[in-house]
Amino acid sequence: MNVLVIGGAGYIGSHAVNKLVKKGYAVSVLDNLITGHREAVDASAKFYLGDIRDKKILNQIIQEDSIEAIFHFAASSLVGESVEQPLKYFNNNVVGMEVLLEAMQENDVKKIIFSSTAAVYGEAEASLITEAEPKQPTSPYGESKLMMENMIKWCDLAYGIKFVSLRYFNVAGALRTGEIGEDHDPETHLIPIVLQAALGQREEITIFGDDYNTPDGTCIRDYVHVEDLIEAHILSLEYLNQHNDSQIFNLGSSTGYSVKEIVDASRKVTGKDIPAIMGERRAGDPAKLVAASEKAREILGWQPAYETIEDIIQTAWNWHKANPAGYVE
Ligand SMILES: NC(=O)c1ccc[n+]([C@@H]2O[C@H](COP(=O)([O-])OP(=O)(O)OC[C@H]3O[C@@H](n4cnc5c(N)ncnc54)[C@H](O)[C@@H]3O)[C@@H](O)[C@H]2O)c1
Ligand SMILES: O=c1ccn([C@@H]2O[C@H](COP(=O)(O)OP(=O)(O)O[C@H]3O[C@H](CO)[C@@H](O)[C@H](O)[C@H]3O)[C@@H](O)[C@H]2O)c(=O)[nH]1
Repeated sequence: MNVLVIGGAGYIGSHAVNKLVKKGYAVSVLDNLITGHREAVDASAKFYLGDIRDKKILNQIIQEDSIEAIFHFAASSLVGESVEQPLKYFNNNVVGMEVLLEAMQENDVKKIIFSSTAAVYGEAEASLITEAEPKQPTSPYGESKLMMENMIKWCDLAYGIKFVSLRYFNVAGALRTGEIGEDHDPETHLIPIVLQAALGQREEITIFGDDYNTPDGTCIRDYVHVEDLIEAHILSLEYLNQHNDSQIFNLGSSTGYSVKEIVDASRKVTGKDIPAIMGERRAGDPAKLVAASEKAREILGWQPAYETIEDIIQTAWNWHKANPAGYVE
């Protein structure tokens, strides 16, 4: 099957490309390398440098490579930045999705697996968030992803474009074999920042607020390993190949860890001190996001292989130790 991975040079997209290639799919990648790395893309995939908002290149790839399904990872995806620059998010994410849907409709591509996010829920009331929980994003980033989900839903109704929207919780870790990992510049995600401090690349980490309504006052998140996450994408594609209906799934571990607990677990894994100081809250951050992910387990048969946060951090630590400067381009 011919699959186009948009954003396939990014952290999560490159793990998807790696897995798809290993499973025998023919993979094309479109990426503008705004945050991605050419080096992260498996050499067996066909790489196109370009922008999702450029319909000409989308048409070209879809037609030349007889694309049958699309994995859509390309986005701007930083909660804090989106509060300061909302229009960047509506342009890259929402406009990008609109152009992609036009290209899919015009070229009769009927399957899309979409990277959505827990950020669509905002401050959730439930301690374990199900897919039915109210969607009240607290950031333009979450809002843009909710708009994108709804755009695909209406295109399903009108044009029969079938989708699986996957609401990821916090994605972490690296390929167990160590070939690829997470490399953002600047890095804003908690686990890589903590590991940069463990490597001595930062003096300390700043914890963004300890006055949240959580047991230790710091924000709670649900961390899912990137390889488990990608497995759910492959299962979603198989689902679309077998069923003529669309689905939305949460992808998380159903276990929450506070920022302080992540720092402690990282100290254990690395054997390093990792100095932490307390700072102000970061705009747009909900106190707690933890998934109920039974739906993906029941309908897709998804079974995450990574069971502990230490295991997840260990794979990230292996990557950061082996590639202290990230990808060298
Ligand atoms: N990392 C997480 O914890 C997390 C959680 C929930 C959802 N997500 C979603 O998963 C997806 C991937 O996240 P990531 O952490 O790998 O991010 P990333 O920034 O590493 O990857 C995004 C990729 O998309 C490319 N891209 C961005 N805009 C583009 C455009 N206009 N045209 C072509 N390519 C473009 C970038 O160059 C990059 O390679 C995003 O959609 C993000 O919103 C991530
Ligand atoms: O230096 C830091 C960095 C982060 N945090 C905190 O750590 C937690 C996790 O932050 P981060 O790793 O930046 O992830 P999130 O902001 O939770 O967002 C991620 O997870 C979301 C889903 O939950 C996705 O939608 C986003 O794309 C993805 O970046 C948050 O409470 C942050 O305030 C700190 O305290 N200090």
